[in-house]
Amino acid sequence: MTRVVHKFGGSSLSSASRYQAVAQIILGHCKSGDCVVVSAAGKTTNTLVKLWQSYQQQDQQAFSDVLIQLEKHQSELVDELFSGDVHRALKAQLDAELVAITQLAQQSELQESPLLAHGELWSARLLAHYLNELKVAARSIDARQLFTLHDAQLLHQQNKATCYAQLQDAVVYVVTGFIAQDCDKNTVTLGRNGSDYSATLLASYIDASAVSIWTDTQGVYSTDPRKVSNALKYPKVCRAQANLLARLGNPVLHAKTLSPLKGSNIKLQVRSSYEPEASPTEIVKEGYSKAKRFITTFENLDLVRVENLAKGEVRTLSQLIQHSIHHFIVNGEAYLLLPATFTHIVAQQLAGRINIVESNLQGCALVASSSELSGLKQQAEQLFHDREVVVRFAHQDSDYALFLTDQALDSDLLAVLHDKLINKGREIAVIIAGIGNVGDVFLQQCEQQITRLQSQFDLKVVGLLRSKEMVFSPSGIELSAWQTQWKNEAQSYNSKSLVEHISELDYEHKVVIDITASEAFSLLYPDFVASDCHLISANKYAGTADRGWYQSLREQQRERNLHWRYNTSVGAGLPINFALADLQNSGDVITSIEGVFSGTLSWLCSSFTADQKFSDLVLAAQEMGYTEPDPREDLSGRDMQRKLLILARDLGLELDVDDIALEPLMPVHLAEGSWDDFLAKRDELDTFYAVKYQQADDEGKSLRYTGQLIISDSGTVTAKVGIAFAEAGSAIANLTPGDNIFVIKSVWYEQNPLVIQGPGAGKEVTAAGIHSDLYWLTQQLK
Ligand SMILES: NC(=O)C1=CN([C@@H]2O[C@H](COP(=O)(O)OP(=O)(O)OC[C@H]3O[C@@H](n4cnc5c(N)ncnc54)[C@H](OP(=O)(O)O)[C@@H]3O)[C@@H](O)[C@H]2O)C=CC1
Ligand SMILES: N[C@@H](CC=O)C(=O)O
Repeated sequence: MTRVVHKFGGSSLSSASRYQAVAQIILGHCKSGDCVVVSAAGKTTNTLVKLWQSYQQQDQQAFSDVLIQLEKHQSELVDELFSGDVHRALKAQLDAELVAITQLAQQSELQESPLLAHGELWSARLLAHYLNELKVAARSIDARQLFTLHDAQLLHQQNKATCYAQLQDAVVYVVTGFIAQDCDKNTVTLGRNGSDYSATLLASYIDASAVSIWTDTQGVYSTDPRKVSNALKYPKVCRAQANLLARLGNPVLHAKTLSPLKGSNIKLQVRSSYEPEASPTEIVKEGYSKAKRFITTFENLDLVRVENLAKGEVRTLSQLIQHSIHHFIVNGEAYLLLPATFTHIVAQQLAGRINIVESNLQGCALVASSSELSGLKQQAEQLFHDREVVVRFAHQDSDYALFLTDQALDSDLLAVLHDKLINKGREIAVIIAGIGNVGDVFLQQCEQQITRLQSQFDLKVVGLLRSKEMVFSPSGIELSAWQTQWKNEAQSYNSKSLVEHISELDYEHKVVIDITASEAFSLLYPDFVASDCHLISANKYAGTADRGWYQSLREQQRERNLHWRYNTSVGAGLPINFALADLQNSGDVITSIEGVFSGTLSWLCSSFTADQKFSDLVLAAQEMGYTEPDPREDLSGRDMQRKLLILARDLGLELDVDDIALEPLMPVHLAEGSWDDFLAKRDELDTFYAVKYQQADDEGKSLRYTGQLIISDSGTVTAKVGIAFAEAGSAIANLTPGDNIFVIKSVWYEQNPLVIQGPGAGKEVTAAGIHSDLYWLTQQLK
């Protein structure tokens, strides 16, 4: 049986609603036999530490205040999660434990580790009971029954046998993180944030196939995403770099987490319990991922030099202060970076062997491949110099450089360092969906355009997709020979395998370019976004999807700092979206947009003469690549209705497609059936059009198909697309066949509107417009 270990940290369990969210994740991701390792809820361990300190200081008032705080938090969790007998029993158990703590304190018999262990014991108990309430067979396990140490060393063989024997049943085991026992059954702790370590240890003991560390960030980032909004989330990080980051004090993984996985094939993932569907960061074995760049920051550290540092001494000191300690050697001398609050404890321990070199340091470490490091270090030094940041101590090792400063690196400075040093790799993986009329021309233009972008970005087309088959090559497809590669390598695929392939790509940025006309494909956008892909769409379906779906997609993109460009979905290559954005960004308020927004309908109406069959022209427009794959999308007015909706949403209007009135340019029933059915009845279209044409002509006007969006002063919106009889000589009557025209009125363009006019369909202009989107996307990533 393959088993998985899941670990949930304190922030994932900070409130009753978080317990409920975690239970849902377990329901979705665990099977019986899997193990769930939990930390203490929220800040419980900190509160227990405070309790211990007040006990040591014999401050009875503080002791009882902190105890009340703990009681309140735990009681709230029990009250909100349970009712009836279970509630009563859990409350009684909690009360008994708090009474026992008070009595031990009064008898001066309180001990630190068993006291701290309560946090994890409470979490495991509550979660297991809550899962039982949801009818999941779950059992809480005190890890002291599983993990034994002798002389601070874990007894691996014995522990493995114990785990195998004790974790046999068909239940989900909820195991306490952080704690273990020694051979005399005394409680020992595995270091602050040691629950990650508990999870990987347990995984190695039960031969699990994978460990998922569920936390409050979506994975491992190039720098702190709370400080630098365009921090890169890496899909893969190799174990050596993850280990180094942990040793440098980066909080995503605990320093010892990776050691139990050494030599094993156990997969490790870091993922968000707040957004379980978001793609994780995988920590992979050496050789399975390129070295990445990181900046990890420090605060309040002391730099000390230690004489005669013995092997294993740093580990003992880390255990003593329950905090990881970074150490390195310069010219044969050992240096430690200590959290300043613990320096006195370490000094006591090393009695007379330490010299404080610098105190109260801030700064950062730059992590990169050894080949890049020296160059990056020089650039960093220059940036510090330019910004007058005094570097009090610098050190370069094979795969990282330390800069210790006397001022904290604020978000602005960190953002500059990140932009100049990290966001440089600029590897972009491009997946192109749709190699039809437009997609084929886009690919022809691609080689030249990618070469143009190459000086700034390492851009590779890694996926080419048609409706049934794809070529997917993570190292890049040779564009000059893509047809040959397609012939030899194209394979059938389904949505699931596609999303998996994309989520596994080891690139800094990923872009899915949708040049299909497929609604089904657009429904995969949330999955692409969850895999951290930017989007470029010529396809109009996602932009016009139902409002709830659309807004949630937008929200997800905002949260992940992902871009979506869809310039060609309206007006092909015309810069209509740019113009609207620019006006609004400049403080203008748009009051109406009118015109012709369909290349096909423009071409048909402007080209038609009474001696022709309208349906012959429709077939010609299809042949030229103006129409949608099914030209009835154009004739029905749906395509233009969608375009008007995309523009309306760009103005911030909350409309749905059916809020835009529509009058078709064909008999409604011709929309039913197949394209062949339609062709069999094309005479009905011809008659329909001839009658309308004659009516317009009788009035001395020209038959056109137009759209209109008007926002009144009071904010009322009217929107429609339909047949119009244009005055002879007007701009719309005189439109060049195939051209679109957008007449935009705004507060500033009231009397004399802003007009954008030009080809509104066609393979070349549309393909070029998609390249424009790709170019501007790369500029946004800079
Ligand atoms: N033509 C124009 O002037 C303009 C077009 N657009 C938009 O561009 C898009 C493409 O138009 P066009 O090139 O004419 O269309 P085509 O029908 O010629 O090509 C569509 C391509 O998409 C592929 N495809 C269809 N469904 C899927 C799917 N589920 N997954 C992956 N691929 C799929 C098709 O595969 P297969 O080969 O297997 O059928 C085909 O290669 C449309 O959304 C259109 O609205 C936008 C502006 C202007
Ligand atoms: N079929 C569309 C193509 C562009 O979106 C049109 O004719 O405008």
